[in-house]
Amino acid sequence: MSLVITGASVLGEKTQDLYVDDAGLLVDEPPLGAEVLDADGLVALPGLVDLHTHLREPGREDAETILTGSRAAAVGGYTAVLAMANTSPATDTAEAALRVLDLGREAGLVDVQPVGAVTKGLAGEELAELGLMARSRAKVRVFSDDGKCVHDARVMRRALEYVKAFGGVVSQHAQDPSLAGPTACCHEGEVSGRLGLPGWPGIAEEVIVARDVMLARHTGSRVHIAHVSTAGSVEVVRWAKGQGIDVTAEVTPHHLLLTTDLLEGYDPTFKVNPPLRPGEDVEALRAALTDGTIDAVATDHAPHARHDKEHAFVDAAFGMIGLETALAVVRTAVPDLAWTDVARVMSSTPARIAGLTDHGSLEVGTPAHVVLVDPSASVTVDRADSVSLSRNNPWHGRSLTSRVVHTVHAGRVTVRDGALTS
Ligand SMILES: NC(=O)N[C@@H](CC(=O)O)C(=O)O
Repeated sequence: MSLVITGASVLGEKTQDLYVDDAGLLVDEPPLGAEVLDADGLVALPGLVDLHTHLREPGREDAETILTGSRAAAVGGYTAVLAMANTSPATDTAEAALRVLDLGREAGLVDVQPVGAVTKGLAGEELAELGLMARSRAKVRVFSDDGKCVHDARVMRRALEYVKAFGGVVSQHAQDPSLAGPTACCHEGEVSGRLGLPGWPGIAEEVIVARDVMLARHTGSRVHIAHVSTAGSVEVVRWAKGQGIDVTAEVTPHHLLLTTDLLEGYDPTFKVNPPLRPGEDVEALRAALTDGTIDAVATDHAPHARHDKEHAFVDAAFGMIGLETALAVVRTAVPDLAWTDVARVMSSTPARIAGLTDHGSLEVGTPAHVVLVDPSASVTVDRADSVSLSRNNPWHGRSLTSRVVHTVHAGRVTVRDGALTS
């Protein structure tokens, strides 16, 4: 079915109808007999691309499945998500990657692109089947042990050398385990001291970022820093880019808006890895996103079942959901970011980093992946409204600016007036 999207301001600039033919491609002539999607007063952006989503299938389908996570992604305006490898079992073989890809296709709401593990079982010791995953039909290009740091420098060096052969990238969860071990759960500082929570100091992230940009330089390979959370990491990335090192970085919506003091009530909803940081770090992250030092916003959507989250703070699982609210959080946290920049950090650059050539643009001839946003809406988040299976939603009760109204994936309307069409 062909489609005409009427009245939207494209990238927040001129108002222009968008035409989609019955193959789902953007075209420059209005197709005959097309369905009309009214987008009067809305902003049209290329469908969002998330570099960092936890979908929990296989292994923890009580927290999220590929289908429910795809639904949350579509509601959030996403048309592609990179599914992290820390499932159970991990995505560390070509077969496992293909299974994720195919379940994503079956769900049919967004493109689910598997991330491959860097090491077998995410154990940090032996490289996983990087080449087989890359050469498989899943064409894996992003590799990550996310949830765990590839902390052994020798293993990281080998991984960088290996992925270079097929234009891959290693997405590093930067956490030196000798400086921030498994119990570390609160930014190390005045608040952690007062609350008696094990500290997770910014330096534990920064030393790995510094080491890995040097390894990227040494190997001539490409490194991506997942969920950058400190001003010090921003400084290192800025320096490395200035040196011509092939490094990219992402920030999560929550690290752009939430701060350490939210932990005062010991509410495990706010327990996340890396931890929420003080206001100075948040300011530095916003500035770095605006000036391009940080390349992309990635959700780190990390759904958890109630029985894993509702514990004493130190025992609760790390993570918060975020696919459905990401765009509104970015608009709320960085309201001066132009729509063209929102498209850059949430769609075109993440698509480029992940090698997803079908995503990230509204050019004629490309698949019609489009999100239509009401820029002036203000929405109060209710965790009960979420289509994710999990309820660890840090935005509950908050008012956020802008709202995803419609999402179009490959020419098919997946979300209309904020609701899934199937
Ligand atoms: N970001 C999180 O807080 N949680 C992630 C993994 C992780 O990075 O610890 C998860 O998989 O739950």
